Amino acid sequence: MNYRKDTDVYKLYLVTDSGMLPEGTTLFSQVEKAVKAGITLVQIREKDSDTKDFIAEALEVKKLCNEYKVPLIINDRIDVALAIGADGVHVGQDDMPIPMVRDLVGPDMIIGWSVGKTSEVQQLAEWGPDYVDYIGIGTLFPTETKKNSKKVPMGPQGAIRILDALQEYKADWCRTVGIGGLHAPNIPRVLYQCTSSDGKRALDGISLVSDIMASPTADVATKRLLEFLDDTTYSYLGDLNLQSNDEPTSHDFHDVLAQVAKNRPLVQHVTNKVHQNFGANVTLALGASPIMSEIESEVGELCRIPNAALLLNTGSVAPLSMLKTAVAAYNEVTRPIVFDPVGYSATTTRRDLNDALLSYGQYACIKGNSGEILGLAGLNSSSMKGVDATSTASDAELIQSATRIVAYRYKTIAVCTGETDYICDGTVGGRRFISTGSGIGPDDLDMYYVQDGHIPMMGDITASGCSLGSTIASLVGGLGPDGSVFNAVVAAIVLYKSAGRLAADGCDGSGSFHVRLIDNLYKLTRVNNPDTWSAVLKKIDDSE
Ligand SMILES: Nc1ncnc2c1ncn2[C@@H]1O[C@H](COP(=O)(O)OP(=O)(O)O)[C@@H](O)[C@H]1O
Ligand SMILES: Cc1ncsc1CCOP(=O)(O)O
Ligand SMILES: [Mg+2]
Repeated sequence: MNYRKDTDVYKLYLVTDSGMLPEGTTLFSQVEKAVKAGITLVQIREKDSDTKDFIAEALEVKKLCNEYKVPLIINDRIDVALAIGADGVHVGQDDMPIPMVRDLVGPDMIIGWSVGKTSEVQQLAEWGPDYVDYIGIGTLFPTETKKNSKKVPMGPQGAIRILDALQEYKADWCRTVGIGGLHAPNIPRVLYQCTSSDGKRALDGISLVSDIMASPTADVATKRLLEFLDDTTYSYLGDLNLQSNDEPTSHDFHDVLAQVAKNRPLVQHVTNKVHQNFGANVTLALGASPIMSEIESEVGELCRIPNAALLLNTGSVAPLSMLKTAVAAYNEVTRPIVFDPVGYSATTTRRDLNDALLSYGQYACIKGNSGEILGLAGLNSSSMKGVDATSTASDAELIQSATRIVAYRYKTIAVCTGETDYICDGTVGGRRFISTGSGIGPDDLDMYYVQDGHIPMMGDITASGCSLGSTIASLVGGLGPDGSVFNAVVAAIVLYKSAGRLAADGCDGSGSFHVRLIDNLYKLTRVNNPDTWSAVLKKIDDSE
């Protein structure tokens, strides 16, 4: 059977490894369970087997695959593939050159190629559709399967670059699978994030090893993974509802504050020295409980405290290893992270560190001033002076585009602060999509803004943006299981700006403004009557 033209065989791609089999199982028995449970493609990858054993095993699996009409791919060993009549081969960058492989296997076999660089995409495009049929994009995350691999994990952002290159070089025939360190907890996020910037390309599938090969119930594991792949919308925060409903109202804001009072969320701050004290007092004023901690060994405990949330503020950076540990811990327990990439494009050090974190995890909300958001969107690198936005970053259209791009690229709720705060929730009509591939692009995303006139003093104090981060993390962290993250983010922004307005009126200096801002957050929270808040939320209706 010639599977070369089948595009849906890549959906759930099992790669074997006989080095991790549970007691009482064999490679064949694990593959058999997976195939019967719906695996769509099998690759035998046995780097250490003798040729004789490899061929015997491959023939047995080939028979099974023929029965269930599942293509069988052989890794690297072209000779074995030819000997058993496999449906295809997969080669890495250091294996036999692709043109030679195609000459040997002929026109009917699938050829897969491991790809990690855009130059490799350019090469396959130059060869054209008669050579490479699919690429394995990775290594996405650190993996046990390829021990001492020299490859640095590329993360979802690396995969997006490869998907963009496929678009750029018009390799439309080439299918894609994500590879490397993929497991149930991170697969939905990878599917959700890995979409080309134009929205037209997504991963065609996921390849994995240990989630099935090391599973004592390989069939159950396979079925659960297929559920992820068949889903169309996605909320990575466990029970928290990431779908933004209709435009939030003051009633929703009241509910959000009531949940903070009830649940008293723990807000772990990994933040800069300037913000520490002010952020802790803002958090307390809101009725939440701050802990300012960069202790790597306690992150695993803190994230499991009920209603925990993490504010990750990279103003004066903690070691990257600690930051990554924190991100992985909160992602693992699906608790929200608010990310504030302070001074993002001010220096390469800050840019590199924040890019590494953005490639590594998933964030409930990414907030920043216009300099930071424009930088994240790649629209204007000269828009920062230290940690403050410069005046060049004041074009509303540009800021809205940047906010939409950040929401789209990182699949998050993006907030760009300033006199007007712009909020893009990454949804289209309130829904989020896994691996769209349907042409939905940043410009299609819903967009909101919050205003309360010009409050100069809000820009005259330091850590005002950082403390908006504390406010967002407190309100998101307080949500109950059916809470809307979007409503909490918007409530935080409306509350914070309204408190700023009250603090500024009649205030004679930036010193007392700090204190008055905390006072008014304290008062507004306890009164909890959003109808009296002065700041106004509006939705941008693009038809206007
Ligand atoms: N001129 C302004 N008028 C009203 N609100 C402002 C103004 N400048 C900043 N803000 C508010 O102050 C907070 C900090 O925003 P910003 O100064 O942009 O952040 P950062 O301190 O990170 O640069 C946000 O809540 C924002 O809405
Ligand atoms: C001054 C300074 N330097 C490093 S972080 C920081 C505080 C920035 O706070 P904000 O982003 O709220 O202005
Ligand atoms: Mg800031």
